[in-house]
Amino acid sequence: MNGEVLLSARGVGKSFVQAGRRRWACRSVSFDLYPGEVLAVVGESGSGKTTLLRLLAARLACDEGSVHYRVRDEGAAAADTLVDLAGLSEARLRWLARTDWGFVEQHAREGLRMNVSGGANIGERMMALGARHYGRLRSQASAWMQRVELDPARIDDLPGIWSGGMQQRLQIARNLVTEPRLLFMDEPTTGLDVSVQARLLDLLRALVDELQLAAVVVTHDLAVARLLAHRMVVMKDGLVVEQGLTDRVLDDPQHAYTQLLVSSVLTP
Ligand SMILES: Nc1ncnc2c1ncn2[C@@H]1O[C@H](COP(=O)(O)OP(=O)(O)OP(=O)(O)O)[C@@H](O)[C@H]1O
Repeated sequence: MNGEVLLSARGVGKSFVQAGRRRWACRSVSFDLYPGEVLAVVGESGSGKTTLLRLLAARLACDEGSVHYRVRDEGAAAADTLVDLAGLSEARLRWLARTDWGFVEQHAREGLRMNVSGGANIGERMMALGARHYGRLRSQASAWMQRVELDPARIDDLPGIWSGGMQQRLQIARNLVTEPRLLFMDEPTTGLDVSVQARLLDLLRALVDELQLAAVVVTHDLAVARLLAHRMVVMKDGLVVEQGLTDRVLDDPQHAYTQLLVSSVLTP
């Protein structure tokens, strides 16, 4: 974790109309994320975590506040500056999403193309960066399958015949093959068997560490935050009620809601 801010959220919020009334899904969220830093966003269902993640990844437009991102040096005009995502063209955002960012969905099939092979799922992201050589695409896809502990002999399988844990590994490989600097993850282990979850979390932790990735991980599971995240924000009813270093927040929660979350995990 070092250097200048990579992603900066300032007063970020989004509202939706529900049953004829406008309601804020999340509001006034501010934090900075540094290269190599992992931030967990925790809170109960409906607290606004996913909405926040989608705002940060520019999948939704902010209704208040702004998200700035430090774009890679692409020449004098855009060299190493924090840019407001709201000011970037659709094409520029798509480019960021395909190359410099990864987005791991809770349900792997939403982040994969189920009608093409495992290898093609990985190769597709490399092609967004201009790779065209079939042999190289295939050998890199195979290497990435090994890296996420998938058997490369299954490179031509359609992912639909794989288990949920295998699909999630493939989704991770597909995201990481372009060497992004920032990974967004929405409940990456929820819904998997407990033993599969534990192995996947170990893998994620190792990869994030090895690749010095920055990440924002949404989870309702405090154990995921403990294992992966340097810092965390706690959300309730769309607002951040507490944020800080993960160990501090979990070992010495200050807000009554965080205390409740922590104690409900500890109490059998
Ligand atoms: N597209 C939408 N249209 C209307 N309301 C929405 C939309 N997306 C989210 N909301 C509402 O915003 C609030 C926050 O939802 P969000 O999915 O961000 O919470 P969450 O903490 O991620 O919950 P979960 O863990 O259940 O996914 C909820 O009341 C939800 O119903």
